[in-house]
Amino acid sequence: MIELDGLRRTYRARGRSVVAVDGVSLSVRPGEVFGVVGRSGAGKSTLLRCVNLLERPDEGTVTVDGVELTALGGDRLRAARQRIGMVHQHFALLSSRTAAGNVAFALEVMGVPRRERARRVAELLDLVGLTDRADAYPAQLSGGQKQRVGIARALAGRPKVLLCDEATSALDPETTRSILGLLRDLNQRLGLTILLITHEMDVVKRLCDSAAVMRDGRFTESGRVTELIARPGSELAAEVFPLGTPPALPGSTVVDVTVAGPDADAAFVAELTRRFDLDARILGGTVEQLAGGRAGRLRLALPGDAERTAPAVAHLRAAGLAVEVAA
Ligand SMILES: Nc1ncnc2c1ncn2[C@@H]1O[C@H](COP(=O)(O)OP(=O)(O)OP(=O)(O)O)[C@@H](O)[C@H]1O
Repeated sequence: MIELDGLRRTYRARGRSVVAVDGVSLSVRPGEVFGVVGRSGAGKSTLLRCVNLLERPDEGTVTVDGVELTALGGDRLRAARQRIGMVHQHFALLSSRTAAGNVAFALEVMGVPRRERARRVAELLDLVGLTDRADAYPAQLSGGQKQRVGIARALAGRPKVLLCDEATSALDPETTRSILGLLRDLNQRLGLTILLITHEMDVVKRLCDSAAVMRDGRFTESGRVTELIARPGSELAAEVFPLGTPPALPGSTVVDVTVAGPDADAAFVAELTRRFDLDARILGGTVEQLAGGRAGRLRLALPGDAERTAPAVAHLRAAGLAVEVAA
């Protein structure tokens, strides 16, 4: 549904050039929620703005729903852009218009006739659960309600694709959860494909089927969340399931085990104890249901040095678990 091929965007300012996006290729399947995570300055916003061509890439192509946007200009590009919704971190609402007025404005810009506009506004506000606040002005709405208006407005052109620019970063944790729930619901009910950028791991956990880690304009890892997490040395795994610095436990070997897949659980700990006569202790970690499937990481202390515990580690690896010896 979204195909980016060899995207590059360089900024030049005062004789200096910054490569914000440095050869990124990406394929988002129809109906998928794809999250790009990374620290400030990694190039996430630039990448997202390249997808609807608010920012023109210097190199590479952008194809959305089979249409190569980078080959379009003028009216044809404007028309194609209307089919891509965008949700902003700070909502970007018109303060002089009510919730309904903000949604109506997007329909006006698209040339939707007045009679149909009223019907569509009601439909869109209903979709985001805001019917009873239709006549409130942005100043009278909570952050979560404002973002619901932002989402309704983004859906005005009946888009197949929604781009979310840090959509929950300005919200408290509980409101974040309700907005993530709404986005997941819209993704499933409307078959909406979502590409989002975020620095919040909760967003990856609760919303994303797939994700990429971006650093210095490039993707350092990319794939389905449950697959990435199980990859040895995965940065995403360390961010989503942080275990911290391993403790030094003399006489023990500390291992970090990643489990992923429909049956992911901690049952292997009991099996280790039985099979190898090792009294494995859980030091920390969690196994959870994520949007992309079950996954988790557990830190264990196995009695004995690396040599004594090697057969148990090998057994876990043979069973398909990702195991890293942490200390
Ligand atoms: N208009 C611009 N002119 C010059 N440099 C820019 C411009 N926009 C972004 N940059 C630079 O490009 C790089 C990537 O910025 P970008 O905003 O895409 O990163 P980001 O990952 O979205 O960060 P943040 O989360 O802080 O917005 C940064 O080094 C930034 O300073």
